Amino acid sequence: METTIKVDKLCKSYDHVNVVENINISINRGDVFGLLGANGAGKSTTIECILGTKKQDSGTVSILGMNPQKDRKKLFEKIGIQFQEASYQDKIKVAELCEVTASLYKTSQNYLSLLHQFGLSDKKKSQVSELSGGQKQRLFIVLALIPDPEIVFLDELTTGLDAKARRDVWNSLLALKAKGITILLTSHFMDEVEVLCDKIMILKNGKNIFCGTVSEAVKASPYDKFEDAYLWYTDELEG
Ligand SMILES: Nc1ncnc2c1ncn2[C@@H]1O[C@H](COP(=O)(O)OP(=O)(O)OP(=O)(O)O)[C@@H](O)[C@H]1O
Repeated sequence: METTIKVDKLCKSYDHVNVVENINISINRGDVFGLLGANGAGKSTTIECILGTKKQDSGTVSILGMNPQKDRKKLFEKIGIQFQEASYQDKIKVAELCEVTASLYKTSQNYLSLLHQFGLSDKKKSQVSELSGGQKQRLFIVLALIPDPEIVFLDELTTGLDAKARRDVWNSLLALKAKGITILLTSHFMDEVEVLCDKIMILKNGKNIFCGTVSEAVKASPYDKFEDAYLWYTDELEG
């Protein structure tokens, strides 16, 4: 099984406070890996260090055998990133933004079929600023998929989406997975983690407190339900 993302002993601190501590991650091609943890646990910092947009204090990262800091240009063609808050030109239309994004890559997917797949066909001519929060979120996933990537990074996957849109996004991701695309996601929703993730890591204060499958996480806890187990791991269970 090919390893697409390998992280070894990753550490990052801000003002002498460790926010990512000695994290090891190994993700196989075609797997969906979920990075979990409470607000401030270190998920985004870990992802940014993996992507090379933040520099770690120590440790190594390899994506598709490349160093994300040194091989930035080459990697850019092969990975898709869903941004949480992206700043776009105020009046740009959905189709224009997709076209601009596609033009950044040597090869790209047909964005019209992606817009259709994510229920945004009728928004092609709308300004991005006029979209609802959930529509924007779906558009950001479309943008991440335009380069036809081998790996997709999705930070807070379905935050802000309604129930139907969440299910649609899950189905689209399962279809990507079936195509052999590797997905690294963060999520605060344990139902979607259960549906999507082959493997999870739960972070607490920057430390790995569990890594394995959802069913292994449940088995190693005193609970039967994954959400209860997750809250137990993160010490957020009340009562
Ligand atoms: N640029 C920065 N300077 C100082 N501290 C930072 C910086 N960026 C992040 N932090 C701190 O690092 C810790 C981890 O933040 P991070 O954004 O990685 O958490 P997260 O798990 O992604 O949280 P959330 O679920 O809220 O997105 C937090 O305590 C945060 O305040």
